Amino acid sequence: MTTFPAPAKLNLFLHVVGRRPDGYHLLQTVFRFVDYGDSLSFTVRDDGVIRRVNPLPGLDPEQDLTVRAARLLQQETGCRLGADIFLEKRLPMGGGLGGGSSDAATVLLALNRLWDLNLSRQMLQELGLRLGADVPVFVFGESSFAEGVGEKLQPVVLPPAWYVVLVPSVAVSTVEIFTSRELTRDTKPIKMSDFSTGCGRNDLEPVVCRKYPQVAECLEWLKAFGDARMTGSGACVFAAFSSQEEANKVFSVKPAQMAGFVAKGLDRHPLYDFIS
Ligand SMILES: C[C@](O)(CO)[C@H](O)COP(=O)(O)OP(=O)(O)OC[C@H]1O[C@@H](n2ccc(N)nc2=O)[C@H](O)[C@@H]1O
Ligand SMILES: Nc1ncnc2c1ncn2[C@@H]1O[C@H](COP(=O)(O)OP(=O)(O)OP(=O)(O)O)[C@@H](O)[C@H]1O
Repeated sequence: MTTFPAPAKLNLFLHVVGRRPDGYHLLQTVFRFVDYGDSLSFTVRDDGVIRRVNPLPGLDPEQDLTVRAARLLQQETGCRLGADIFLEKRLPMGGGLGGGSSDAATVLLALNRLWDLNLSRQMLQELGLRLGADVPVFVFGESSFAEGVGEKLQPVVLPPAWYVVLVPSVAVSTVEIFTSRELTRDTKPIKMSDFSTGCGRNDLEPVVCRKYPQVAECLEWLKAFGDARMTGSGACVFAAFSSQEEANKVFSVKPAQMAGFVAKGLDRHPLYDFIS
């Protein structure tokens, strides 16, 4: 059995700049990976069966993004091999940390290698986009300025940072927030060259805070220590610090009922070198 990481992402800012005719939203965002996430283990099978060894409670294994990613790879390549997939879940579902998307990307990257398929990064990104808007960036593997629905990616260089991430005890549905009437969809697009750390905001944040007071409460607490933001469609919120000590210090004084973690910002996905 071989084990592979599936890191979380943070959206350092997230602007909704428009809407496509199919209802998907046009975004501008910066993605950063952190050294905290799920991990996946695979045993290759020669009978073609894809099996989730430890299904997530309440989620039909056929709907699990790991299984859907593996089947998509089989369909596209005609590969006759299968896999047992074991998922160690640490990332909260509906947390805005991209857990399901990262799991799917790790399946694409890992099985591309374990099944000896040699698909290019570009090809895997395209397959990823069919599974979800957040999947391509995990395959792309670098901190990115993203546009489109999140699939048009350009690498960015970010300063070292340690993040305090708070995990409110609610799962936020991404669809619910994007289809909400109060969401503003007309933020003026910025140029990538205008981006600097700390710029912008998360346009989904006011909508989520109104619907989920626990998110507002975590944000308010963290704002006393830094520029706190929500990631993705929530529920998690984060603030950046320039040293691990500072981040740990803030984390150590949080109220006991607030869950969370401290994580280091990464420049690259840990599986970046899987594709040449
Ligand atoms: C909010 C973010 O986390 C920011 O990184 C992502 O845009 C969400 O990406 P994701 O979870 O992979 O989302 P998907 O599974 O592709 O889409 C879930 C639902 O969210 C809405 N959605 C998602 C992405 C997007 N750019 N516009 C949307 O309107 C759509 O209603 C879609 O049916
Ligand atoms: N392997 C998986 N892990 C987590 N969720 C999964 C998985 N497969 C399918 N899902 C579905 O995807 C939904 C969103 O889960 P996810 O953990 O990706 O949320 P998220 O962090 O809010 O995502 P994003 O930031 O991409 O919006 C879950 O509620 C669940 O129904």
